[in-house]
Amino acid sequence: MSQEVGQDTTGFETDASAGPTSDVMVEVEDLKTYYDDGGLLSNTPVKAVDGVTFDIRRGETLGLVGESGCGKTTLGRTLLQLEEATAGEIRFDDTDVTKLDGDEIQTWRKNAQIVFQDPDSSLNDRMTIGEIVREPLDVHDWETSRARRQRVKELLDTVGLQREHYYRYPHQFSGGQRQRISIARTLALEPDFVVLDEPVSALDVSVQAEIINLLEDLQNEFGLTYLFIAHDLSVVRHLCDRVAVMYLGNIMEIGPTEELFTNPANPYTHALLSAIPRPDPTVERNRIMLHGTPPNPRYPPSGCPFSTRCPARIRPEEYRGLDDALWTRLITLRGLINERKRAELSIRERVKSKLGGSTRFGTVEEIYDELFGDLKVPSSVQPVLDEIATHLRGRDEDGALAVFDEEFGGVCERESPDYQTVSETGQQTLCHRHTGDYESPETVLDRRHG
Ligand SMILES: Nc1ncnc2c1ncn2[C@@H]1O[C@H](COP(=O)(O)OP(=O)(O)OP(=O)(O)O)[C@@H](O)[C@H]1O
Repeated sequence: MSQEVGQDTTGFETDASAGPTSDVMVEVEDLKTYYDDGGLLSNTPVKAVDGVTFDIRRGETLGLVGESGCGKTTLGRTLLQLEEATAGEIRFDDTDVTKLDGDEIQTWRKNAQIVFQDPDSSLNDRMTIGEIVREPLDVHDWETSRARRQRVKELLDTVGLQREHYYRYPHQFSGGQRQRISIARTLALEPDFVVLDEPVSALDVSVQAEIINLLEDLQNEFGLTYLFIAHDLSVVRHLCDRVAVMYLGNIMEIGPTEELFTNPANPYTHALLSAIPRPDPTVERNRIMLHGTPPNPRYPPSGCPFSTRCPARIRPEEYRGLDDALWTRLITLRGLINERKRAELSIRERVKSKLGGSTRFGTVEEIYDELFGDLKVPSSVQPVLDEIATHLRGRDEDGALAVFDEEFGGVCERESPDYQTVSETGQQTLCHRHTGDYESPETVLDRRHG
């Protein structure tokens, strides 16, 4: 975590050592990165990053968290122009880097570097450590050959390696030492901004703390700004000034770390944090179980990106008083229908079903019995369930979903939410529940899962 952090007049945390021009180093606006694989499905790209807006302040560490596949790496790589942005702007100190041409990018990239999760894939085993760390200096034709050699030796000192290591090869080093080599290489051109893409995930737990400490020391020594991509929320809590929570290509919540961990706003953040193992397993906790898996980023849902799994989804007026247990089972049913729909695309499942074999989803009767057998289903809900069942028996998952959403859907499925600021420190969340027209996610989650 950066050390020199103060408060500006707006109450935002600021870096007291920031340059005179602005506290903001990177401004990202409505950024989209879509992957078009050029195949049969090329008309429907993977929306890996689907319209994110945020900034990164000079000297801070911004954490980027979220389930696997939510777009963290793509976002990090797009900021560095290692992936081409499909739309939107990325302004580094007021230069929109998405507009730079090849040579300009090459020059600009000195300022912005990346450390990868797996040092093995980024270190060429046939090059000596000296050659590896020196390579960026050679590419940018930095000073003289002698000065480069000297710089590499200093960098080896800086990251806690020895100068004699210059002539050794990567395979002679441990995982932690190899990550130190990649960090030295990253620092060679004195960047201001570094994307750390899961830099300790591949390392033994005992080594992780050493590398984290090194990254903190380097940040303080060189005034670096970090985007820290991670799965491990405890590391994020320790290291980051602010955190952005990603889901299906969107930033669902962003805010100061402690505030986000102790007072999460977005239902997705609630769910993510509730899954962190507690130090004392005897203490009861209310884990929020998310149903199903995230939607395919090629086909994100309409409305809120989290609507298909949200445990605090807003119900239509007429169902607000419905028993919470029944509502939860209805949401589970929707998840199951979605899974069946995806399985429809699986040839194996289709063949099995055609041959009359049982599929892993069981019959509609079995599903209904499992979900609703022990609950009293009111007469307003039963006819809808019957209609859904008819569609399911005919293997018409789309029809079943349409009936479901028409009856039980609401604003979350219909409208994209806007960012709402929920604290004086600038914590922002993408959720209809924060517009003031509805109960807060916390109230609803306490009632439904408390
Ligand atoms: N080069 C690519 N071509 C097509 N799709 C891609 C490509 N790279 C990533 N994707 C897809 O984009 C989505 C986001 O992937 P990304 O790697 O950015 O997520 P992530 O959050 O970093 O995941 P992880 O934590 O597993 O690294 C995923 O659905 C992934 O399959």
